[in-house]
Amino acid sequence: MITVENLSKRYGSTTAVSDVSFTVQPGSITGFLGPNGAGKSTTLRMLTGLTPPTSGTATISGKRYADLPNPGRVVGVMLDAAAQHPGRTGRETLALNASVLGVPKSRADEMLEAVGLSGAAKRRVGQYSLGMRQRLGIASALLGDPAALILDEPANGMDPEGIRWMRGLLQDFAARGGTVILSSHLLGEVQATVDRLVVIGGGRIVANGSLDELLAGSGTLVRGLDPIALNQALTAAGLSLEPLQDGALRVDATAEQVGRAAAAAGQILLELRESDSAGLEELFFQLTTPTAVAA
Ligand SMILES: Nc1ncnc2c1ncn2[C@@H]1O[C@H](COP(=O)(O)OP(=O)(O)OP(=O)(O)O)[C@@H](O)[C@H]1O
Repeated sequence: MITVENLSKRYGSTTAVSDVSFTVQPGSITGFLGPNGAGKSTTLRMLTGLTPPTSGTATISGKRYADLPNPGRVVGVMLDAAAQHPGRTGRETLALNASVLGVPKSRADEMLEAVGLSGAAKRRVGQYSLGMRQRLGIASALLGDPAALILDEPANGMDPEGIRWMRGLLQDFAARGGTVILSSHLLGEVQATVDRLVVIGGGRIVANGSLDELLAGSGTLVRGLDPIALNQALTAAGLSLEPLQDGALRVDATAEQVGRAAAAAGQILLELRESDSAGLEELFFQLTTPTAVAA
């Protein structure tokens, strides 16, 4: 389990992270979401002992990272895949990490295989694409067979196939009881992978819950042939709504209520469904606006 309690970090007059608390349970994948500059990397760096907190504590399996005797055997970390030594081959990178961790060198080849890099094992990392470096970073994080994974923007630079592959790998890891936290500034990138979300904006946690909880209450998405007339009809029927950027409306009501109100006003609908990604997108947007952060 990963536990973050009242964690804060100030740089001079800048508060990067302010009183952040959350837990990540075994058997789950938590998405740590927020726009650029929200405080994700700083939080993950404090969690992994790279940045000392100004106040608060962060523990993995009950211990601060710095107090873990062989941290790589407890938690696999990938914070900056692009930072790997460009002159080493993939195999050399993992073999070196394996010896630091005290695991057999054969584990390096196993992990290269597991992340689909066997064919590139003898190529220098400098020639790897960013997506390949992310795969290598994940292989490195998995070397010590840890119970937890902490990954900063692991989908960055990965193509859709790579993201699908990573999703399968992380879901298998969690299904075996592993604990995973991964950060992203793009909801769509992680929505199908995670089962919980911790959303950070302006250094503060603005939402924390299961994906289902956060999706519930996001209402109904409706799109009409005449969006303005549909908006007026639903508003006149007493439904509260907000227009989305693409002309659809997100309505705080069930699909049946929306359908009935539209039918009563003779409006032609092109789309009517429970609001999922669009609703979450909107939620994410709202939660990370400065007003929401200040609230
Ligand atoms: N070493 C530092 N010195 C001063 N300010 C910093 C330092 N590291 C981070 N910050 C500031 O702290 C805030 C949070 O940054 P952080 O990198 O944690 O955000 P992030 O959510 O990871 O964003 P990104 O997705 O862009 O990496 C930003 O305002 C950033 O400028």
